[in-house]
Amino acid sequence: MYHVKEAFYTLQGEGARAGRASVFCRFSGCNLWSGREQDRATSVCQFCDTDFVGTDGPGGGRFSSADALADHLLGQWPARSHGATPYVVFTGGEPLLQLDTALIEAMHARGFEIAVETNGTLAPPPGIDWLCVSPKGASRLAVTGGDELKLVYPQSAAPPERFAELDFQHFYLQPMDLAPQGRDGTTLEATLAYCLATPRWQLSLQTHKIAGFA
Ligand SMILES: C[S@@+](CC[C@H](N)C(=O)[O-])C[C@H]1O[C@@H](n2cnc3c(N)ncnc32)[C@H](O)[C@@H]1O
Ligand SMILES: Nc1nc2[nH]cc(C(=O)O)c2c(=O)[nH]1
Ligand code: SF4
Ligand SMILES: [Mg+2]
Repeated sequence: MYHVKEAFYTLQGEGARAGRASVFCRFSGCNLWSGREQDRATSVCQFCDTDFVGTDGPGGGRFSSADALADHLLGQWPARSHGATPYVVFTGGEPLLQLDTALIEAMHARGFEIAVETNGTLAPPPGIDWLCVSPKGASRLAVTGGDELKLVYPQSAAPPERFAELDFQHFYLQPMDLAPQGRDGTTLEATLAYCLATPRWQLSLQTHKIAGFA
């Protein structure tokens, strides 16, 4: 059984693929935070901007098979996509608690390219086409390579220097809690300063927060 908080069609807002039309599948649950506010301060990941508890969001639910969930996600992709390859982003919560080979095969069988947003603490199944790892605090990484490393900045327990030699194509810093419609005065300035001083790192802004889409 797959537990999905919400599933929706939007543009990828972050990282190297920002701007790409995507079906987002947000799985319920995470291994680094319960999702309850009273647990936030004692959790490994304390700055999460996402509600991933339950299955009650738009397009969410419980799916008893990979084919059932894959059909549901295919239904979110526009019928006429004018030759574009369908693209799904599995996120959460922590998608690697639930994403398995059966679902990867079911999405590939429907023509999808598969992206994953993960905290990097769990080993990914084979077949993912775009792997984005976003390390959290003092957690231990089970993944040391992939397409993009996207570090939320700043995190005192996870400085960029810890990750700069890992095996990724792209290295992004994403300011923590970028405010909608504008600048968070402090984390944005700190992130800009780090990228300017250390050109291996590029800036990732959460464009959906700035522009006000999902
Ligand atoms: C909600 S997480 C879900 C996927 C996975 N659990 C992870 O942490 O990568 C999706 C993305 O949002 C980022 N994110 C979460 N909270 C954020 C915040 N307050 N400010 C900036 N980015 C944030 C995460 O680092 C991750 O790259
Ligand atoms: N537009 C948009 N882009 C995103 N990229 C990663 C997201 C996530 O929550 O994983 C996200 C999201 O929630 N919305
Ligand atoms: S690991 Fe990802 S989903 Fe889990 S609490 Fe942190 S940002 Fe949120
Ligand atoms: Mg998000």
